[in-house]
Amino acid sequence: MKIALLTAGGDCPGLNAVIRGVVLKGDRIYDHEFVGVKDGFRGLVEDDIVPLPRQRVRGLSKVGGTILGTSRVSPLTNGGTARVKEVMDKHEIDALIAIGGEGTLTVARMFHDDGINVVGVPKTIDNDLSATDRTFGFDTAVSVATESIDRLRTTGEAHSRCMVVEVMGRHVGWIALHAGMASGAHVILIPEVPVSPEQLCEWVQHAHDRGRAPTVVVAEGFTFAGQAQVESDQRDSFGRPLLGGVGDQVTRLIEERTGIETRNTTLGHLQRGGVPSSYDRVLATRFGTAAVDAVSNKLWGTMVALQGIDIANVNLSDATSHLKTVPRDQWDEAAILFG
Ligand SMILES: Nc1ncnc2c1ncn2[C@@H]1O[C@H](COP(=O)(O)OP(=O)(O)OP(=O)(O)O)[C@@H](O)[C@H]1O
Ligand SMILES: O=P(O)(O)OC[C@H]1O[C@](O)(CO)[C@@H](O)[C@@H]1O
Ligand SMILES: [Mg+2]
Repeated sequence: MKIALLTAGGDCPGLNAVIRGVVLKGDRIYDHEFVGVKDGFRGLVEDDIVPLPRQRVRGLSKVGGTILGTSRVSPLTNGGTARVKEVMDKHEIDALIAIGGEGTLTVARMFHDDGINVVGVPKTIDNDLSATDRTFGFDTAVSVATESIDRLRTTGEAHSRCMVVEVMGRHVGWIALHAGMASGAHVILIPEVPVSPEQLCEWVQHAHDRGRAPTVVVAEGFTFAGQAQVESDQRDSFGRPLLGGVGDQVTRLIEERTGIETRNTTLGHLQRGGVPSSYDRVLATRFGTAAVDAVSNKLWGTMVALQGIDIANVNLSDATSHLKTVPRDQWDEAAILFG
């Protein structure tokens, strides 16, 4: 078989490990031929497709970013599935492996509905995809955020300041919850649980009164009870507002209401760059080898997923039907230690 691979949406540590896993197993076990699609769906509609021989994926499991490039270009407004089929036919491509988040996998599901042979691989640092217990990239993002919060704590303590740390996650609080718990934060604010300014300041004051430098981890999608999400004026190429800015809002509020000197750090894309953690390298490699098995078994319209410690195949529709949010009881477990 001739198989095309693409990576779409935001990049994520572990993308190259997936590509390596697919190509190495596909070459050794099935004798498949591989090509890479450049920059996500852009390459698929603009016919930017390159050979992907075994030698090209050597040593890739520890390399951040994606050797294929990525973008948020939509195939549907650039020729649609008719154009995609035309390009695939031209290159005699039998199947597509789409590595991406909920947007990419939604498009993959639409391709499948239109008769394109496609298998999905779930990536995102946000860990917000249903039907898989974990997405690769999440563990690395949590590790980077945890190390950063640990570092911010010592400077906060030296100056008796409150330190606010804004982390990514889009509309869910997985990164904030895990990095906050790992670093022993005094408050964790996530989109799933609206908290009032009064409650936040009570926790901060309590930690301060105990002689600690209060550490507040806030997910970029958090909103105070009854308030709108903080968005930047910038839009991504898909027209959606970029999140970010809530860390500054929380910082100003704490300083105004408590008088405690407070500083914000927004970690931003540091959480997505650099080498993947060993956990993500293993998960991404397993996803890659399972994806090439799924293609070889013609499990079209499915996605590889982690269920417990096993890799499974689930329908793309199950993976994209709703966001996997943080359950309230998991935040409650952490909140016992706030303040
Ligand atoms: N509902 C949709 N209908 C049509 N195209 C979509 C849809 N959602 C996403 N896309 C397209 O899919 C691609 C990837 O989507 P998106 O930018 O949301 O990234 P993602 O795969 O969800 O990863 P991330 O975790 O970075 O959000 C883009 O090219 C976008 O144009
Ligand atoms: O890279 P961009 O387009 O700024 O997008 C940032 C968004 O992508 C993610 O990093 C991954 O979905 C989110 O956490 C964040 O909101
Ligand atoms: Mg998305």
